[in-house]
Amino acid sequence: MRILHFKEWHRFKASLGSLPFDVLEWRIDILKENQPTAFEAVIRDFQTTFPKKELMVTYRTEKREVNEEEKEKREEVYTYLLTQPLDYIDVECSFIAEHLPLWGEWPKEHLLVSTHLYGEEAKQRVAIGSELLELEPKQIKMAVDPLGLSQDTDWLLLEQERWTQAEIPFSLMVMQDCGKWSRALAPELEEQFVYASVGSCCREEGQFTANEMKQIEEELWQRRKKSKKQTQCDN
Ligand SMILES: O=C1C[C@@](O)(C(=O)O)C[C@@H](O)[C@@H]1O
Repeated sequence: MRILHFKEWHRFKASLGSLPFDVLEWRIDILKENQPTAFEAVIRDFQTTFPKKELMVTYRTEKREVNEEEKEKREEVYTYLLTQPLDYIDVECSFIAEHLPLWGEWPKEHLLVSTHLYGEEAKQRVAIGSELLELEPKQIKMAVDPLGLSQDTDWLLLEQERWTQAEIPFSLMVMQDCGKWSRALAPELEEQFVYASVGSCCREEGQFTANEMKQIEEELWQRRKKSKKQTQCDN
């Protein structure tokens, strides 16, 4: 399943029709105009234009520590999002604790929890995973740093195992350019989600565009076919 990472609806809407994607991730936190009332028209327009695609909304800030005003703003946005017919709402794990009363009423089938792990101690990481697991989200996405955590295979395998046991799809991505391998191999590793960009002008570091991801998938498929043939000939 491919997710298209996306910011400005009116600027990019026209180019979406020809792109391969299943879910559109709309990063409303980055928009200048992020008043809840401004979202509604876009949500409706998306659903009318792409009735077969899913919509994910992400609202988060880069900073873990936020002031009272920002907290209120976030609370207002989440309260609004809860009333909307969305397929996924991506919530960064560090914000969940603050808004727990809100999540209590959350329709869990829409909740995607995310965590970006950089430099946490192993114990802390396991605790974050446990806290998230308790929320029983629809999906979990973990983004890890390219040189540290992605090498900690014991932890990653254990984490993956407990989510699999709970039957909650787990997606892992290694960030930045040197973590690109994790996105390229995502179809092979059967990751539930792989994030791609609309075009090369607006990609996050490490992201392929949606068209590049499609080519990678086709290439992997061809190679698998070739190697199956080869094995049959060898036998
Ligand atoms: O967490 C992620 C992953 C991401 O940062 C990426 O690098 O593909 C893109 C973000 O929009 C998304 O919420």
